[in-house]
Amino acid sequence: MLIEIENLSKQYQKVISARLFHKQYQEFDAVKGVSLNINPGERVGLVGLNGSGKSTLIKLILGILQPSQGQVKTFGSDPIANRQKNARKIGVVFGQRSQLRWDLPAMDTFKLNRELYQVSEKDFTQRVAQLSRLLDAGDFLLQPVRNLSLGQRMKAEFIAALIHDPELIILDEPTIGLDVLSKNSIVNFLQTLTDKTILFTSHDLDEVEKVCSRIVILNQGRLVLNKDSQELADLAVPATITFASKTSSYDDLTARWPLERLDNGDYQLANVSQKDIKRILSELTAAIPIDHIEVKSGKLEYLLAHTATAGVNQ
Ligand SMILES: Nc1ncnc2c1ncn2[C@@H]1O[C@H](COP(=O)(O)OP(=O)(O)OP(=O)(O)O)[C@@H](O)[C@H]1O
Repeated sequence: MLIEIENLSKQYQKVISARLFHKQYQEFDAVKGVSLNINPGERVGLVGLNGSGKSTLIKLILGILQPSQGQVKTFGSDPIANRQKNARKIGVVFGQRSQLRWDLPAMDTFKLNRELYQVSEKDFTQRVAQLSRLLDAGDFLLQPVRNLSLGQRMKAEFIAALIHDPELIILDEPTIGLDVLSKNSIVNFLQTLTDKTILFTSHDLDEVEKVCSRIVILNQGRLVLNKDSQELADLAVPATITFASKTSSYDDLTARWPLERLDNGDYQLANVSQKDIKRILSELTAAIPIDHIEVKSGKLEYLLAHTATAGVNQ
């Protein structure tokens, strides 16, 4: 077993009232009674809404946080006592935090990591070349990181995290804020890492389903679902189609489809049944010029509302 988690809880304190010199705190469970095992080579998606406890669980696995109750073992041992040793076998990408030096080219961070993890010159050169090719990242690695787009920066984050060829890859919302094309290119890249154990955290179930063979859902700190992703893929839940079409007018479009206009100018068609998706996509693409289009299943919301019937399979 590569990760063993048994009845794990983590409590934090939150401020419930604040006066000038006096604050009142209350404890709450960010992670509550979670049990989960991950085998070598498994690709597990850890999914949940904002604040459901995903990052806290990851920090417990990495040994950054001490559990309040229960036990976690990473590579068979206590992750806090073995944090340095485990770091050689783990690659981590945080969507909200960068490990790249802001004023330097990403290549300089790769070189720093080469020293840190004692990667040979030959392996380093080979891995940078291979990862750059898979991520289509060759042309911007010598630019200062501050000049990169978010999509380019995230690709560089992946190379920095994988330069020591880790066995376990932990991804905490690595696609947050990315556009559809950049997200797809990260998902395609992750699909090529077939010999790695992956723990992929996201609030986007559709994206995680494309990479992972098992899906774990957290809700308010509790593990509410643990299922094979094929079982979830077969679940027919109404979808939402979102697209951008700068050259079409809202009035023309709403005359044909019950669309909503989003704050960012995109159009959204909600509650599309699975059997109608193909037809509506071909109608839309044939009728109007589309800049980008995305189909989302709405499955996470459905599962969260139906976890009693979906069942917990730990
Ligand atoms: N250091 C902390 N002190 C107190 N509360 C915290 C701390 N870190 C996280 N929390 C709270 O714990 C809960 C779980 O947070 P966590 O970041 O683990 O969730 P998450 O699922 O990763 O959320 P997101 O998707 O928004 O990143 C939230 O209510 C958050 O406000």
